[in-house]
Amino acid sequence: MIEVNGLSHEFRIGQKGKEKVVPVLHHVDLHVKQGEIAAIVGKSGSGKSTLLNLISGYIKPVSGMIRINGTDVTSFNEGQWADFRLNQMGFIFQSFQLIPSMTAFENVELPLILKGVNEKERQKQTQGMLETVGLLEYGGHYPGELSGGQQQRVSIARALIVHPPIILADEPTGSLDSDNEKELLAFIQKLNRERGITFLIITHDQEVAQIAHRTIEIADGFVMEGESVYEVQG
Ligand SMILES: Nc1ncnc2c1ncn2[C@@H]1O[C@H](COP(=O)(O)OP(=O)(O)OP(=O)(O)O)[C@@H](O)[C@H]1O
Repeated sequence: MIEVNGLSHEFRIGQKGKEKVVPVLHHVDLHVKQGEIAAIVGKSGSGKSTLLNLISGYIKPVSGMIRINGTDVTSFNEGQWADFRLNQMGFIFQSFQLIPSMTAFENVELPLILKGVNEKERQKQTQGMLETVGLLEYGGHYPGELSGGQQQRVSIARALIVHPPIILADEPTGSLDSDNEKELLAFIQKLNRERGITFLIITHDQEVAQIAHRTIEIADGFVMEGESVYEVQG
């Protein structure tokens, strides 16, 4: 499902001619199976977000290959990436990344507008998705009028609305209290079990790592893939 081979990345900082090279990832190999929940752990600055940004096409690797759901995305241009993300990937962030000037309904509906879905169908699917995350009555609320847990549920609804086979999450529980965290983790497990969604989750949180089938550790830009407890279905 997510296959990364020999992936390396470095950042260049400072003025041209006097640039400093910051190597971040070294020949990373990573294989996440379809239907697996994988947690990426590692110290601050170890390269976790860089890896996620490479896998989602927001930055281009210096070298290496990335294949997602059977497609080699390594040399995708920005337009191809935008299209691929819209159809294949959902995102959940610590800070929710909702648009503050749009209601919960409008935030969830947005990917369908980008996909060109007609209004009647958008209305139906968005209502259905708000119901799935238990927020049907909150569709008219702006993000600032919702609790942290509710905002995270809106962001999950937005991620799910296009039925992506993969969800990438960067510290999804980082802003949640322990009740909301438990609820989110149970929901991730349910989505994984019932819809077969593959999750790649960056986390510092032991509770999150515990629901993962596999822990992938990054240290000094090198990746150590743990044993997976995931059994391929069927
Ligand atoms: N745009 C950038 N330009 C230069 N250096 C960068 C850039 N982004 C990240 N880095 C550097 O790359 C390294 C890895 O950063 P990254 O954000 O991937 O780490 P992380 O493991 O996600 O950290 P955290 O847990 O603190 O979020 C760090 O040394 C960071 O300073």
